[in-house]
Amino acid sequence: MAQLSGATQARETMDKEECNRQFSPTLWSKRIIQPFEGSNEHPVVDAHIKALQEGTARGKAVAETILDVSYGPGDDEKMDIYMPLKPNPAPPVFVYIHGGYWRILGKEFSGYMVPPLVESGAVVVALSYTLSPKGSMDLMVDQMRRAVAFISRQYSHFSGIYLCGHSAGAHLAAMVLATDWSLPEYGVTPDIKGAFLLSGVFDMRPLVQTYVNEHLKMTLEDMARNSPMLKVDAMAPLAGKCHIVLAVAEHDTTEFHRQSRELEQSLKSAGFNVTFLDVPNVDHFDLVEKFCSEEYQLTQVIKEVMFGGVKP
Ligand SMILES: N[C@@H](CC(=O)c1ccccc1NC=O)C(=O)O
Repeated sequence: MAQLSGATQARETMDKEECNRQFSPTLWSKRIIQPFEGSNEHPVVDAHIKALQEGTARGKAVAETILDVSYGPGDDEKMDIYMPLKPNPAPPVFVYIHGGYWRILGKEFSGYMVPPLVESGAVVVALSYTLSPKGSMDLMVDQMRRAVAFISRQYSHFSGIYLCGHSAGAHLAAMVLATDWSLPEYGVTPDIKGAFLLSGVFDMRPLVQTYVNEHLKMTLEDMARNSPMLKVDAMAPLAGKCHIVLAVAEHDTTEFHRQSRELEQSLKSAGFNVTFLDVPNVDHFDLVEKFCSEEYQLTQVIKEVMFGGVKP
């Protein structure tokens, strides 16, 4: 019998109820947050959205901004750019792809990590994409690839691109790593020097039977086509020049931990330099909320990779 991959085993041994639990990060949070009046979301998600909004307002106050820049023809194909007040002639660029299970959030909630990064001299670019059910997964992946190509063509003075995504955004960022840049629609091979993949979904196949697929409406085949875990060969040209940081929260679900570990192994086998962080005392949400603080472990690691001359 053929060897089953970890994800195939997981899919075949988890029933629908267990799959739903494994893809519900709110259920694993240890924080107790009072419900927000009139909200349909889980209180942890409401608090997350509030933290991202407040953080983004602080980001706008400490940076030079260019908002609503179009990276493509679609209405949702927009990005916000945050630049240091003290100009840096060749800044690294930190490209952020938000999470929210491909259904909620947007660039308006994505400037919360700006203060520590921009104050160090980086440019931050926050991307929007067409959320489901309006946007299909293939469209979202295509949008993120075109956005990165646009940034690379438009701002050639940048000293390297560092991709970052949270949760569903880490999935999209990993799909960007698996891009064939020789295709004519891109017109450039972006200089991707690093990727910070935070609490990501890398094998979508177990999602097929979950509540998340109620709005995604994907077949198992769509899920496989859009699973970075199955695309590591396409990422291989970046090995040796792109440092990958995989992070999970202590209170992330077992399946989120398993998927990040599985990707770590595959990337290492493909020759990548990978740093794995299991961040203590945080859940899926405050793993990134804390990102606005200079002292936070992830902020330090990101700054070290972008500015510390860490060689892949
Ligand atoms: N419905 C999910 C919510 C969720 O996963 C989420 C919410 C806001 C921002 C990121 C999220 N996770 C992945 O993209 C849950 O039950 O935890």
